Amino acid sequence: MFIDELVKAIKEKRSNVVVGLDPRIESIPEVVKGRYFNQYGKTLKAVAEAILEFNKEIIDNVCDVVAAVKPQIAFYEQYGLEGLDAYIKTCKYAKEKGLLIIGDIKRGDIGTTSKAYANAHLGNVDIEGVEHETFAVDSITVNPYLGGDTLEEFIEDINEFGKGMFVLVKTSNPGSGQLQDLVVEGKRIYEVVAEMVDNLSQKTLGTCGYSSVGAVVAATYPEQAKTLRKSMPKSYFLVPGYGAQGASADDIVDCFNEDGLGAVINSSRGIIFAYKKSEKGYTQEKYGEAARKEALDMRDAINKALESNGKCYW
Ligand SMILES: O=c1ccn([C@@H]2O[C@H](COP(=O)(O)O)[C@@H](O)[C@H]2O)c(=O)[nH]1
Repeated sequence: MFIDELVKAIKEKRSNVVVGLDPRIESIPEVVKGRYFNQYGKTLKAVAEAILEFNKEIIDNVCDVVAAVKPQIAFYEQYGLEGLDAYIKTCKYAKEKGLLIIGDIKRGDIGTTSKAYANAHLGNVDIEGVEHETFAVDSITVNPYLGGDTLEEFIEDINEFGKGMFVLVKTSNPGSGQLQDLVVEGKRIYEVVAEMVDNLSQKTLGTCGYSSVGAVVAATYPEQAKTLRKSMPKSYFLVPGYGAQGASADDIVDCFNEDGLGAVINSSRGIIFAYKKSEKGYTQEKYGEAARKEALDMRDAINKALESNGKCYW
């Protein structure tokens, strides 16, 4: 089951870090993309090849330091089929390196359409009795805007294929409060979504005691995260907003339960493009080493903050 594998990876690696694989071609080092532009011109194929090479180097450098990777599908999808091919190959490579994969796809639609999303990203597609895996990652992010019935559609595949999902509860962007913080019948919308997640979490408990239905709860809103931690005690939090969006290790402590578990913290740009921090002595030629160093620093900063608050598991 996804959640048991995630907690196992966290404990083995002593790391609550997730690295976001959000390749932006403008930030991929010239030493990588230049070769593909020379070979294929400024084409979708060149970009897809550059992304894949870049991701593999990042994965090689962080695979023993992070609990999971989180490719954001938008950065691949924008390059059409070539981009999606790079997404699939990236996920396959990460899997070979023993990493769990959280596909940041933020899907959600009416029930039957959600089921198609679930087939694509968690389970299998059935072609007249012949089953095929298409994207098949370990866990995904989903959008709850269409209601609880649409979330239920993912549960079947979560249970059948041992997968997981993280439901958007409180997002990291500056405008997240516009809808999520509205008060309806005495409750914030994000609190209502948290209740939905908590109900679903009971149906998907792993042997570790946590559920394969988790929540996206942002590091940029630590006060709300503290309340939400109590509303969804069995759900793991996927926490974006660390690093490039301004949150620090102190901001994520309340995302964790007293047992020192309960959250994984994502950083994308801050890790994969760390080579740009030349003041730290990083270079574009050694962008993988720079990512590793930043991932290690992030892991240690989080562990230290948890330890200072009596919440470190190890
Ligand atoms: O509330 C949310 C939900 C998802 N994200 C995603 O996380 C990463 C953050 O990237 P950084 O470079 O570390 O800022 C990105 O894929 C977002 O789409 C989020 O930021 N906030």
